[in-house]
Amino acid sequence: MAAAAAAGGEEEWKLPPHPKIPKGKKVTIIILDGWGENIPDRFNAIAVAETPAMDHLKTTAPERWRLLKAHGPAVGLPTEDDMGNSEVGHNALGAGRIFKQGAALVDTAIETGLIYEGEGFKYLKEAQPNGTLHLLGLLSDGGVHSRYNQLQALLKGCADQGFKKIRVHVLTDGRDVREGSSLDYVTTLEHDLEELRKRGVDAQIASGGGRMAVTMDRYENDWGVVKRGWDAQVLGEAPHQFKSCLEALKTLKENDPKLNDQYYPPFVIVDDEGKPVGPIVDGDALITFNFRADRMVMAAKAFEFEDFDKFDRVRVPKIKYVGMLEYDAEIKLPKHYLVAPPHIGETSGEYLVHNGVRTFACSETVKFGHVTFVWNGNRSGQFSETLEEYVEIPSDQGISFNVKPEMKAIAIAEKACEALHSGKWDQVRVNLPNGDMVGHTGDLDATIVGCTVVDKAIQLMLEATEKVGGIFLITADHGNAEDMVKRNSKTGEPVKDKKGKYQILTAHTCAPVPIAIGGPGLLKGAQFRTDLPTAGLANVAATFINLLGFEAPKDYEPSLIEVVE
Ligand SMILES: O=C(O)[C@@H](CO)OP(=O)(O)O
Ligand SMILES: [Mn+2]
Ligand SMILES: [Mn+2]
Repeated sequence: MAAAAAAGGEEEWKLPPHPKIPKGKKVTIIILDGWGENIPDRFNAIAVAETPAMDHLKTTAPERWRLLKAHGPAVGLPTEDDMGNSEVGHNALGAGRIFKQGAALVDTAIETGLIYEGEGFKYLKEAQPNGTLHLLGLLSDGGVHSRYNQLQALLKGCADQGFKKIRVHVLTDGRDVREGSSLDYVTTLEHDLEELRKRGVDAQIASGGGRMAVTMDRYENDWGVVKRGWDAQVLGEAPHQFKSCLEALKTLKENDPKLNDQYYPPFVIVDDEGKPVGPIVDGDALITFNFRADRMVMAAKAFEFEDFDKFDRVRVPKIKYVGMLEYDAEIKLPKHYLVAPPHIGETSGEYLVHNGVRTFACSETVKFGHVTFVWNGNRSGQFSETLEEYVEIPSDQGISFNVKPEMKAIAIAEKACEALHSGKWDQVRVNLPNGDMVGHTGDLDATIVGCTVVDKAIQLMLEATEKVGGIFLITADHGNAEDMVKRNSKTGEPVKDKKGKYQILTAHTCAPVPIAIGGPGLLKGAQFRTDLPTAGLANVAATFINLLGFEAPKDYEPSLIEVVE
């Protein structure tokens, strides 16, 4: 039992040998980020792209190819309408179980009111009666990093709890929700703030910017993004000043029609005298209201660390800072939070090091943490310095990935091939980002190029796996590139906007994802079971643990494979 393993000694971590599958075969695990299965029309970038390697797997070995659920409750999200995402997807892949995720945990904490009773909120209230409460996060209904109804509930709840002055620092989305929808969200927010003002609360938007340009960088790809946020939110400094957020969004887009919600530059809201209405100062309180970790870790460090050398903070306000969730349980960041995150322990990585399995993991910066930190249950670092090596290939910086849709897929594959040939590793695990990262730009042609390159990278790794007599397992964390257009939910027909242009879909989807296994090291009779029709990403960990020659921990979701004689 995994729980026993955590409590007990080394023996508890030992996994019995698989009754049929031998140990010692190298296993290549390839995660295709944002690669779902969908009808093959012209908005399906994967279907349009040349993908001979993936097509071959699907058509030549149907008993070793199937689909998996990668959205909604299958990955711990509240409802079937919740699209998948990298965090919940990689958590499920690495941990082999389904955990109620941040989105759901926050919903419950708000519904029960417990969010206001925990240590986090009490800490926040120490800023009363004089401190301003700041709320910083993604203005979105995507449910990937945040959800608007949670912000709405918090605004009201914080006013009920006695905060008299509230400032909101908005990050516009356009990645998980429709491009251009920031105007709608800000309009709704202004209305909600007006309601608070009627109750005598001084409530305003204080600053803003697009999520990809301001604050929400991840895996230390570009600290400049976090600095731009800091300057606007804390120092009240930005290249643009406006009287209102709506004016900011409209004017900036008028001046640069190519600008999209994801990339709004930072701006500060100022009063009639031109003074910023809400810089964060000593004595204030701050909630970062995103529940998802990866894109809040860097900002949380800037707000919380005394020793910090990533950029000059100029002024470090003494504030009561809480995260919606704890973003990194290993380093306890931030120290105070409103809702406890799911405890994702006893992950496959931890089991495997206890069983002597040597693992090499690699991706480029923008997805590096997905196959390491997130795979390991949002835990920093390695389980073993000697049995594991994590290699990060630097991502291109400061560009939108449609400009270079090849990204580092081939370099990642080459590193994996080297690792396979070195003989030093039993498990070689990579994430290929293109389907997702280019898919998020909404640029169909570029996404097609990205998917073509992914298939070439797959081919390289399949050949290396072949040469070393290994086994491969290819799957994805959620859909994205397989659908690049908004569709009528009833008919499935692509939707056009008022100008007659197809409405681009930059977001993830609820599509299932493929999984394929094979390679010369795989036993002849090994194939997918047919009695698990609703299996999802959480069934993958037991599967690769089997392929490495072990039985999976008993509390893991069942393995997808059987060995027929
Ligand atoms: O870019 C991100 O932060 C999300 C979308 O909001 O994508 P992914 O879950 O694939 O990382
Ligand atoms: Mn992803
Ligand atoms: Mn994504």
